[in-house]
Amino acid sequence: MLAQELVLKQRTELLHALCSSGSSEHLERVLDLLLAHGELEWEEYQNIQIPGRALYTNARQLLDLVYTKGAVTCEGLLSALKLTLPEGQHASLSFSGCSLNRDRNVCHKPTSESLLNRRPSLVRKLQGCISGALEALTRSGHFTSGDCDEVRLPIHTPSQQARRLLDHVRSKGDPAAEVVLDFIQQKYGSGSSLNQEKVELSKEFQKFQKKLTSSVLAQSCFLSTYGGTSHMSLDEIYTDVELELSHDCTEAPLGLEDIVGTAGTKNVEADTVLVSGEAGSGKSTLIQRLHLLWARGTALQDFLFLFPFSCRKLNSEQRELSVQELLFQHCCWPDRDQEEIFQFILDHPHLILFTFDGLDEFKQSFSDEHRLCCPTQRAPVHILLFNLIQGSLMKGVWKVVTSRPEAVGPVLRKHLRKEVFLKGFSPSGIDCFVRKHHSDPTVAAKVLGSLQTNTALLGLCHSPVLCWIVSQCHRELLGCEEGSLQTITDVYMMILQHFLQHQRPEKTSVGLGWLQENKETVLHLGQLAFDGIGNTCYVFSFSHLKMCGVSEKDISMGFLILSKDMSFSHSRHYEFLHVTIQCFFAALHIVLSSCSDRSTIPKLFELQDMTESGIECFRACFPATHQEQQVPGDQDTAVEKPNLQITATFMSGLLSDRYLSMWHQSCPSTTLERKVKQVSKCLSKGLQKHFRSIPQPVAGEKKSMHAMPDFVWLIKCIYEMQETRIAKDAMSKLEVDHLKLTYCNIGPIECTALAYVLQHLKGPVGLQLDNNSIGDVGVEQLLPCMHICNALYLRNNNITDEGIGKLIPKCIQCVNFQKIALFNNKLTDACTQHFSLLLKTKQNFLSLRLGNNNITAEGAKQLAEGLKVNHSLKFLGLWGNKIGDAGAQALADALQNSETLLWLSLVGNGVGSTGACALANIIRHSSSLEEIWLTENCITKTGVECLIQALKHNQHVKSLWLRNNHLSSEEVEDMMQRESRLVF
Ligand SMILES: Nc1ncnc2c1ncn2[C@@H]1O[C@H](COP(=O)(O)OP(=O)(O)OP(=O)(O)O)[C@@H](O)[C@H]1O
Repeated sequence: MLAQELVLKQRTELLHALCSSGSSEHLERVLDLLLAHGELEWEEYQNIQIPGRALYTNARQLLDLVYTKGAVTCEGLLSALKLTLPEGQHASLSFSGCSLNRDRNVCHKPTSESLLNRRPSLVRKLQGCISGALEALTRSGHFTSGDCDEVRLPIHTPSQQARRLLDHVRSKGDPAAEVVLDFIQQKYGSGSSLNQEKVELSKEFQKFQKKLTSSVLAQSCFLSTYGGTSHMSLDEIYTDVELELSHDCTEAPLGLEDIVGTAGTKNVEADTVLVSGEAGSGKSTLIQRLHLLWARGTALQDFLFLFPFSCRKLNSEQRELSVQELLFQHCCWPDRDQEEIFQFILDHPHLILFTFDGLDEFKQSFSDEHRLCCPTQRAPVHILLFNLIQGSLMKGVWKVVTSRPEAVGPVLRKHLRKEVFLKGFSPSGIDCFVRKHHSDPTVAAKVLGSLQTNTALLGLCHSPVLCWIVSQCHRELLGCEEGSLQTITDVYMMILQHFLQHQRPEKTSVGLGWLQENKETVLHLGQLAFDGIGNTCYVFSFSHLKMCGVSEKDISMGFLILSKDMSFSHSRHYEFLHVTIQCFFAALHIVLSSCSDRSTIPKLFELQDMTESGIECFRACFPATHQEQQVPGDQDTAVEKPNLQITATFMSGLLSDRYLSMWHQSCPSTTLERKVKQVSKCLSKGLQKHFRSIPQPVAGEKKSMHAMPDFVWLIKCIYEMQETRIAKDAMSKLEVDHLKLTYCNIGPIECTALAYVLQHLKGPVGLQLDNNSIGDVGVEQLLPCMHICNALYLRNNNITDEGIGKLIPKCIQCVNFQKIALFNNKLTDACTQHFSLLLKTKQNFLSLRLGNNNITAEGAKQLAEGLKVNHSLKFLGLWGNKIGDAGAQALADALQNSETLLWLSLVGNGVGSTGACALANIIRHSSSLEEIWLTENCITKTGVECLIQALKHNQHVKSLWLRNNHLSSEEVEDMMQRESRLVF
């Protein structure tokens, strides 16, 4: 189909793709690309991107324009969209092989034209250094402080600030553009892009680069979790994951290349980027994808050489090496001219990228005590690695390191350029992954249908490894009873059954026969996993296997795969399909072995308090099978704690009532009962310890508990046990008014566990879950505990209208519920009807805060409907939305007779003077209002005059905030004299 026809036919889908996130980022990125490729003229761009106009209107304007411009521009639009949208959204659109092939006419190129040409890359680069660029422009006299303020408006995201800066610069002409280009040049150096630097590569260099590229390509083509079952190429299955810069940043979705981009830079001196994520969130797969794209020449092309390292493999390096040996022996051996190639690497650090996958699996935890600066000096591998990361060795080389968050301490953090959080699959990612996994669309639809009916399982599928298991075991999934899959242990039990039965499909056993028939295999693999987990050992030699009785038949079951990290050694080495599967088998071992040490379970749960010597003592529970691999006296607890905690979580699940009957054949029931008791006691004790640490409240303040990360882990263990009694017991002892779980990495999985436990709290609490990754699925998981919440704080949690559509109807039914804070989410006008109903229905409701979302005048009008008939609301916060003067008018009409409203914030809403004059009516009539915030609202003298007049009739109002409006300093001076309650 022709591109023009595609644009017309898919108009609704295109609009949805551009606008449904509620953020203008997709539209703006598309516009950047179209400008850069000359598909749009500057004037056309200005007619589309009108500040303050609704996002959908801007997007419609763009679609109309490209359609009238013809087929080539339509093709450009589709292609720009393809580059912009996350892969998960591609499925709903047809792009029909379109491409952005035109280049902006650059034959005579004034500087401001090159701002257009390079707009996408300039936006990326400027994001991290807006202040610097503004300073340069002010210093050179091109920008006034007013220009800077407009760029810096807090309602703009960093990328929007970058665009506004470029837009302003264009209006100032070529000299200003030159200042920006010079600034970027200085900041990033001419060598930051290969296109700019003429690197002369000799034939030997080219040969080495080719060899390195093919080796990286070969290593990254296939995904290892499919090694034991089927051959799956990364291309076929790779699904975009959610990446986030920092919890406070509401930037549009990040792409893979943004990992090495400037956005989110915290320390410009450092060269190491950390990608952190929970077990199975997809860190190794993401790094593998980066390798593949680099080797293919489709990403990271600023780097000439990419050296990939696996910390799992580095663990086995016993020798002392120099950096040169590390690079060449572990990654790629240059057949000739080693010295020259190494010298080239030393001379061009900015063209080199190292990746270190799985720092949490590295035997030693990060330390910066041993300094090493000389690249030719030999040292133990961990010293080399740590010095590379901190930049004392080979400063300027970019490093991307992956790790579980628990294993990242403050010492490492101070050497990080930035941290990117990997959040697993988004809801559309789950959909996309399942469809990729199943070539038969009917099966995919059935699997997705089954997930929709089981939201706890759907929540688990945000973790890619769990989504993989669920897809892999679709037969078991579709055959099981509704609701029987609720916990992580349930999912791993499913893969256990799947692999054990799959080896002999013709003889599918009934009942628990599959387990009995394979008891020996489970015991052998359990022993191997358990020994390994305690000794930070994830790769097993044949002699390890033999020591644990693992036979060829056991290997053939598919849980163990040949280790590609050890492909250089002559003997075969194995590893578990995924480290979480190793943890699961280790837990099975603890449950099944009748002779295991009685102190294993308590010690596993005491991990939270363990010191170095404590963990040594724990290690004594493990046989010394693998200890020959260790560096004596150089261990750290942090590196292994995450896996030990996962093992404890599985163990709790395996000892739940629903599985106990399965273990009777292998372990005497008295021993099993003892283990169950031990786990229950440890969980209860662990939580009590947390509760005891809550300080007594200061007089007049609420008793508040700020949960430590281990609190969430203990809650998850209780959920795995599915024991209401333990949950009730634990919660009956918790006496707090406010439970704070901010920045605790809480996603949908954790929400399910939290709701399971917290619903048994005695008194109502304020539940503060700000800055996590709850999303709509997580919100739904929280519903069962809403009745105990009197306040809910969900700031910065990726929540959309869909989540609100489920949350608010439930909250309306909860008598205690009085406050909600949802700022920095993705809400639009589509959800305001729910808040309106809440305001109409709940006459004890106190506080509604919806700041920094995408609510416009339409949404404000909906809210006004509710506000008109509400007689309880005290706090209303709508800062950073786009309600404009019409929205302000609607709110003013609704609130002018309020007798309860104390505090109103409409900061940054473009209400203007018309809006301000309307809002003056609230001041004039309200008998309760004390504080009103109208900062950054383009209000002129006329608007403020209305407000001053209104204040004359109101003595309750204590302050009216008017900073950053359109007033001259003389006007401000005069108004302050006349009305002392105005704050400028
Ligand atoms: N982006 C993705 N697309 C498709 N599948 C994925 C993706 N990410 C992860 N998976 C699936 O999940 C499995 C586990 O992912 P991965 O090993 O990358 O996680 P991880 O975060 O490195 O885990 P750990 O910290 O435990 O080592 C993969 O083997 C693959 O099957």
